[in-house]
Amino acid sequence: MITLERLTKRYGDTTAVDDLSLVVRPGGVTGFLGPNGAGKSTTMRMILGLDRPTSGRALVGGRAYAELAHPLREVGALLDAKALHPGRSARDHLRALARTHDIPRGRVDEVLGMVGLSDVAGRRAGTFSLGMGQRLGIAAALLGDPATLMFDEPVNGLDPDGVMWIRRLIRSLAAEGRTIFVSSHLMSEMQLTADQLVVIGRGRLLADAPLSEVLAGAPTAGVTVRGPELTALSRELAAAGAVVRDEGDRLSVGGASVEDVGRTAHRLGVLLYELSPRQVSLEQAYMELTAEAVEYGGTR
Ligand SMILES: Nc1ncnc2c1ncn2[C@@H]1O[C@H](COP(=O)(O)OP(=O)(O)OP(=O)(O)O)[C@@H](O)[C@H]1O
Repeated sequence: MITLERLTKRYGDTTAVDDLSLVVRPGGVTGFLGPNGAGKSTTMRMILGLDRPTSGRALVGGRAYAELAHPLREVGALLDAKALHPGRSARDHLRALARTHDIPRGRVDEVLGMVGLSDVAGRRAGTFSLGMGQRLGIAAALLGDPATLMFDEPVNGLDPDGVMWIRRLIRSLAAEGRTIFVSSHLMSEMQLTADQLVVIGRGRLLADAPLSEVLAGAPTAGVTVRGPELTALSRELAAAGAVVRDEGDRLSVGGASVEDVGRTAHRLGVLLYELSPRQVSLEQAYMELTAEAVEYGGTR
């Protein structure tokens, strides 16, 4: 579990993280989203003790990183996959990590197998492709079998096979009951991977809710209704506070659920041919959430 308590980080005049409080729970994938410069990496670095908060606290399993007796066994992270010693083999890289963190040597071959690098374990990490480097970074994160894992942009630059592999791995790690905190700019990927979303903008919390709630709460989410005669229904829904748009043979209804619309139609005895929730993509919901918090927005 990750707990942030009024976490704040300032660099001179820039407030990178601004009074952030939240809990990332085990057993699910929490997506960490926000525009460029929102403060995601800074937050992750503070959780890992790589940056000191100006005020507030970041805790892993109830403790600050510096207080963890065996940090790699509590929290694993993939922050920058290129931060490797290029001359070392993948196996030697992991062995060095295991040695300094009191992790049994046998675990190295185990994690190499988990990430599919057993066959190239003797090759120098500097010769690895981006995808292989990413797998090695994940092997390092898994080395201590930690209950909490953080991934910063894990699928950046990967081919579709690599993306699918990481998605499955992340889902299976969550299913084992671990706490998974993943940042990404790829909304379509997050929609497939995350259960819970934390969205920040300019260092501040914009949303902390289940994915389904973020999608349903988007202003453009709504209900489509089709039928031969919808005037009475339209009037009734509008009177109840819904935003109703007449689109010819259908109504587009905002601010009401399919249940609300179905109940009203039934009460009025209105015949319906279709009653369906309008799917909003996470990309759309995200754009609406973060519209005001984008640092360098183009014209939309
Ligand atoms: N070491 C630093 N010194 C000064 N400013 C910094 C430093 N690190 C980050 N910042 C600033 O803090 C803010 C948050 O940056 P951060 O890298 O955490 O954002 P991010 O959400 O990870 O962005 P991206 O999606 O682009 O990776 C930015 O305005 C950035 O310029």
